[in-house]
Amino acid sequence: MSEINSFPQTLTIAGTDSGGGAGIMADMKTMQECGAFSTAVIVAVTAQNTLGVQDFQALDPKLINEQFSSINGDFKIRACKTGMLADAEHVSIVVDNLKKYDFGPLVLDPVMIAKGGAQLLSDEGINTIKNDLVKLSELITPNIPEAERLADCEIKNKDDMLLAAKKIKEMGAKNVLIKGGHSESLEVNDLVLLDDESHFWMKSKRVDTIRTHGTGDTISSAIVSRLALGDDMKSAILYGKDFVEAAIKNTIQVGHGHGPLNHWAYNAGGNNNEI
Ligand SMILES: Nc1ncnc2c1ncn2[C@@H]1O[C@H](COP(=O)(O)OP(=O)(O)OP(=O)(O)O)[C@@H](O)[C@H]1O
Ligand SMILES: Cc1ncc(CO)c(N)n1
Repeated sequence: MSEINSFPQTLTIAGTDSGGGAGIMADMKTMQECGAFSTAVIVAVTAQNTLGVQDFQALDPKLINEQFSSINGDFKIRACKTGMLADAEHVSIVVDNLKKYDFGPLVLDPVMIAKGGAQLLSDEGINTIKNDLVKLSELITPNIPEAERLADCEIKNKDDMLLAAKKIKEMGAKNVLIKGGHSESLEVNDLVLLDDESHFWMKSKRVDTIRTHGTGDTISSAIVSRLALGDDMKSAILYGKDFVEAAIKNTIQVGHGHGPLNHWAYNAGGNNNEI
């Protein structure tokens, strides 16, 4: 007879996207496709679509604490991630809960600004992430502007990315992935700096598309899923890159702006054939 909670379970702690392409919605779709059962703590609710973020509100702290308690009381979470955390107060609530409960390794996606330009984390919130949350993370996954904010430096080339990654690692993150989607090069270069100080680059051709809403949520959720399934960090990151690449390459036509990714593509063989 199978044991209760033997199935790989994950947790995303983030904001919702009413448009379905980013945030908790992208996280749960990705986790499902990657073979994990996903649970969620909703920190904030956004009114959002592919054209931008029209409004958002962070939830009452009591309700957030209750969600953590509900999940802890029933499931065995093997890996978790954070996404949009809104402000310093909410970052602190998440920090307290992550110290209280064991949800496995944390992948910290330090979401700051949405593709359309909306600020999803206050300046104070950024400081609280730097001071309190980074040190709890097994992996942090900033994009280039987020890495610049965290490391307090300008990133113009690959050398700058490596310097920033080292600074972020010194803040207490065990492993660092700086995503290269925001660079201007024809090649996209993601940098991985591992716990043992070794590093490697994940290179891919830039896909000429505006349908890149939720790329960061998708790669971090694929990594969390693979960690929950038992992969080591390097294998989980390589899998995440393949997963997001397939999801970007095989565009689906949804919405008028920065459209969502194709979360089915990887399992449909989307890295080999256009589907
Ligand atoms: N146009 C593109 N072509 C190929 N790969 C891309 C493209 N844009 C992003 N990526 C890849 O997607 C992943 C996420 O990178 P990106 O820098 O876009 O994250 P992000 O800004 O956090 O995303 P978001 O804020 O939309 O969630 C990385 O692996 C990056 O290389
Ligand atoms: C709720 C939410 N989380 C993250 C992002 C960034 O992709 C977004 N646009 N919205």
